[in-house]
Amino acid sequence: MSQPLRVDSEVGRLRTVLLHRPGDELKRLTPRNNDQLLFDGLPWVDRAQEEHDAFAELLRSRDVEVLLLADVLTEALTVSGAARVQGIAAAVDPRRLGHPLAQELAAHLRTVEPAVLSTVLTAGMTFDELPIGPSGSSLVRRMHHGGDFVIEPLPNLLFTRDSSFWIADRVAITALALPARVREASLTDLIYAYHPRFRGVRRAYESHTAPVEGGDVLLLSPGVIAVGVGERTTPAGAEALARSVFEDGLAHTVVVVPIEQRRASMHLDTVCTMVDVDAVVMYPAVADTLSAFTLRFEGDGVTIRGAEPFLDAAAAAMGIGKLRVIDTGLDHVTAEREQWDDGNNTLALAPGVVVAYERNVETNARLEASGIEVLRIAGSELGSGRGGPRCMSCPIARD
Ligand SMILES: NC(=O)NCCC[C@H](N)C(=O)O
Repeated sequence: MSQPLRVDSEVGRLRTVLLHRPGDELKRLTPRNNDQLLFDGLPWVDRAQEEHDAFAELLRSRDVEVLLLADVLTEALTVSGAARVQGIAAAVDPRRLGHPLAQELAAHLRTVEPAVLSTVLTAGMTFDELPIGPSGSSLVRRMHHGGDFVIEPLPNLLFTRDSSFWIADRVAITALALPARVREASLTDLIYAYHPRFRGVRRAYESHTAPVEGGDVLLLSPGVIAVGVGERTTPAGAEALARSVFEDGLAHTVVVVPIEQRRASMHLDTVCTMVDVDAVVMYPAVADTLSAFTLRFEGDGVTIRGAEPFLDAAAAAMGIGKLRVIDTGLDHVTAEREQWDDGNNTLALAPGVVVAYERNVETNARLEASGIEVLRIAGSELGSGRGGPRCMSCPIARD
């Protein structure tokens, strides 16, 4: 029997994970669009795929079942006509394309093979690639450049952490904050709705009332969640998520952590991830200044405490005396460089065993000196989207 699908912590032994092998969507990046598409450079795609294959292989070698997003998406599109309709509706935008072209394109996409549709939904489509003949009736088509996107590509699908996350036995489809990523959630939504593997899985945070991204959500311990609020997750998103998990009995405490609204710290998991049941790797520049509001569900209502130092609030919520903190670097320049290169963004495979980018030499050495086993992966190309092993993984089953 396969492992039940549920995740109660950051560090319980990882059994099943959702990754996305970077594909043609990365080939869409140019110096003209990379900022808007949230990449800091233009990755060498073949090498990024090799790096990602090695990451997936490392996980498999540790007995982790790896689900690849393109595979499960294609399977969902194969078994369900409703999935195809949903995916197409989210991708084909009549406001941008005008009704004649949108209708023609949607009708065409309903006829293509699931694998082809899966590629279009992830890699997007340009006007030059429109399969339907030159349309005299679409002004939009005539006025666009051939290289413009009819359907925007989704290069950040690579970061599966952000577009869905699990709390206990439920999955939350997130509400992504930035235009370049909003449509990602339509794909995770249809995968979890229609793929047979996820039949019967219930949802958390169904209201989607305000932005919440998975990189901001840390399952500190069963029933205790930390939520970063900054460039992506908003105060309203954190509050709505907290009330929703309280109502559903998925957590009793939510620690809400304001983080700086800038690219280097776009999510809480860019400055802090858990490496053991009582230990975090953390950017030293924020370790002493991060604060937190603690929301508790007392049965008849929600209380809010704070703000107080994050490390104290987290330890108190977890019911432990102290969280061990491992720094990203000795001196502030190394720490800043390694934080930027996702040194803090580790993926735990078990308590005290993490996957980390090899380039963060100092951070990895400090983790090992603290007794953490570090499994190194290359990330020179993967990292150009500013995300590390945690960002690139959505755990679906942990012990
Ligand atoms: N959890 C994470 O920090 N994910 C990394 C997301 C990187 C992506 N390029 C973004 O800007 O959203």
